[in-house]
Amino acid sequence: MAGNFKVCVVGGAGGIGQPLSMLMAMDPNVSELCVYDLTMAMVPAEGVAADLSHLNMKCKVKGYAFDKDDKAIDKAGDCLTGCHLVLVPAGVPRKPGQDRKDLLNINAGIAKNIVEACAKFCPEAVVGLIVNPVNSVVPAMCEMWKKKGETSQSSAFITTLDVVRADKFVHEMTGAPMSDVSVPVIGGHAGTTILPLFSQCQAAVSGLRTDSSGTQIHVRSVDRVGA
Ligand SMILES: NC(=O)C1=CN([C@@H]2O[C@H](COP(=O)(O)OP(=O)(O)OC[C@H]3O[C@@H](n4cnc5c(N)ncnc54)[C@H](O)[C@@H]3O)[C@@H](O)[C@H]2O)C=CC1
Ligand SMILES: O=C([O-])CC(=O)C(=O)O
Repeated sequence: MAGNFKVCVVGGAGGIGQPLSMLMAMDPNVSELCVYDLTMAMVPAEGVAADLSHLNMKCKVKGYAFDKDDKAIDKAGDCLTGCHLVLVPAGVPRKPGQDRKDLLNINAGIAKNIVEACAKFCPEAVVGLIVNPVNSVVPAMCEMWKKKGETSQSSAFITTLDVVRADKFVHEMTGAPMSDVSVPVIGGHAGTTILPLFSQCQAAVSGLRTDSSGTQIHVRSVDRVGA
């Protein structure tokens, strides 16, 4: 049975936020969606929300734009109150040559402001932090909640992307049907901490091999060459 969840996407007018907001608006379990961004965003949150509100789905969509200097904790009550899920891609993406960890100072500050507002207005909501570096932002926010004694708030790393990527790469390299490919990915979301467990995916085990130098080879193409 479809649910009636209220969801807020903070940074909802950005590169990740827009498609994420659309997915939320199309989800039959979501009855209310708030698209929250800054007034200075390249695309106005109200415009994104207006477009999504025309989807022929049950979801009611509303946009909220705040000034950069506004504290979420003072202003965001209307969109956060009653939320079951708050998704946070709000923040700065890396530029060429930057590492995700280079974004820590600026993005942790943005996340702090938002999660404080969540603790005030929707303490029962699950807060899904997408903003990088997630490896550090998520534990830092959890510590902050712990210190404040806010035990009901739960947060999650959003690194589904690593699972999706691993599945797609194995599918492309082995030709195994997508439905047979499911690679668990553990660790974190930095270049050196993303750890796909190919050994736990039968399609990868039978389709990929590693040669003596540690290079992954593709058994299908080797077979084809041999044939
Ligand atoms: N965890 C993951 O798998 C992934 C994480 N990311 C991270 O997501 C973040 C966003 O990436 P993009 O969408 O490409 O960037 P973007 O620049 O296109 O969008 C970010 C949005 O956040 C908004 N924003 C900034 N500060 C805000 C604040 N205080 N309150 C509300 N909104 C605010 C901006 O106005 C902008 O619309 C980056 O930190 C990026 O590294 C991106 C891809 C995957
Ligand atoms: O690479 C980035 O900066 C964004 C991200 O986390 C990803 O695409 O995996």
